[in-house]
Amino acid sequence: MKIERAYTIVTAPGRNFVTLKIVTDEGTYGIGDATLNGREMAVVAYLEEHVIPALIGRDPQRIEDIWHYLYRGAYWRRGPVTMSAIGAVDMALWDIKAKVAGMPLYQLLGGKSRERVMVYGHATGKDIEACLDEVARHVEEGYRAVRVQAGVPGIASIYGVAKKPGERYEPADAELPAEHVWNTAKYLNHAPKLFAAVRERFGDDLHVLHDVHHRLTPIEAARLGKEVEPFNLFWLEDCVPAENQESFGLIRQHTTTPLAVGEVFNSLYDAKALIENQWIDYIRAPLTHAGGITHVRRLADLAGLYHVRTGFHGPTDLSPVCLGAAIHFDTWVPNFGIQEYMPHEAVTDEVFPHDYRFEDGHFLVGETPGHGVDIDEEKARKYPYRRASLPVNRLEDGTLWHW
Ligand SMILES: O=C(O)[C@H](O)[C@@H](O)[C@H](O)[C@H](O)CO
Ligand SMILES: [Mg+2]
Repeated sequence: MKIERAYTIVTAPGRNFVTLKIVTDEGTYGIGDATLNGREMAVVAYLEEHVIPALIGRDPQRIEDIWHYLYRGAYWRRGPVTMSAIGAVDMALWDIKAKVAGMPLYQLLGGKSRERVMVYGHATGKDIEACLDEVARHVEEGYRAVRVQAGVPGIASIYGVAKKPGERYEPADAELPAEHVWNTAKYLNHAPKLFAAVRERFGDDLHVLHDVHHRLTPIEAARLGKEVEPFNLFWLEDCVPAENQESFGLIRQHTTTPLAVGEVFNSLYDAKALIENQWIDYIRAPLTHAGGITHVRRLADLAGLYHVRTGFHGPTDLSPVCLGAAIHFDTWVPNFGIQEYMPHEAVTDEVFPHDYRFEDGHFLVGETPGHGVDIDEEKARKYPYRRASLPVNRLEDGTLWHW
């Protein structure tokens, strides 16, 4: 079997997505998600110019060899663009291998470790009351776990809050980066009130998660983690920028609040110290951005040695292709934690037909050979790409901060 053709499909049903399609000389094809929010065309260029020409003629079954050819062979290793390109190739090759084997991807990985995959939804609101109403909607829909994000008095536009109740939160909302203003003191004084209100109204059993989105210093994160211990969060996510992995060691000394990190990671090496020192509880690096199944499987195995569980990033800026492959991975991986789920728009699901099902707060994996997601290229052509950038964030004195 040989790779005969490979090409990228850029489409924007609801938002920009990049899909890689690899076609073999026997007609079997596989697809991978190559979407990197706000940098989509960088990944397209990397794939079209530097990856696809080198794939033609290769045996698509040699997944491991191709992975190392693209990783070690690049010389310039790692980084989100490179690893998203590798991730898309890897996802497509596993899709092909599973189709050729005539089995759903989870079987090829090692079979089911669970019947269904618990997810967390996104409850957001311009204030605490509005957020609580969204939590109530999720509870009614059967969610066992909900991430809560609310506006903070005195902060004009804050991360994670949809413009209208029930709307999806899409941060890449302008052609060039929108400028947000941040105030840590106001946020730190307000956040614990949100969790207290959730526990007051919904009790102790609901899993409550929160995303700090990289904005605190380690000691500020330690303060927040300690203050919210009475609310037993499922996790506090991205509480500090994680380039300096040792920061999490300082936070860990002060609090038992579980810590999650990794959606901006693109290789195992970004998390090695975090995991080996047991400074975190959940690792979030998604299949697309962290080099695909071949690499993330190794990351999950390392994490498993240190009681760290998976908690894949799963916003609408990863396509149903990545979500579909993640659900197979989540169904197999022994140290599964939770799967993020922000429902895609109906128009997105039309372009990306899939066999995974959401039911009663969980995903049920499909039985179609492969990862169970396809792309309707004719429909995809109806939604042209338009540049969309993630915001930047400044402190009130103008300092460029972490968005
Ligand atoms: O936890 C999450 O889902 C993430 O933090 C997102 O909200 C990111 O901001 C987005 O994926 C960037 O493109
Ligand atoms: Mg996040």
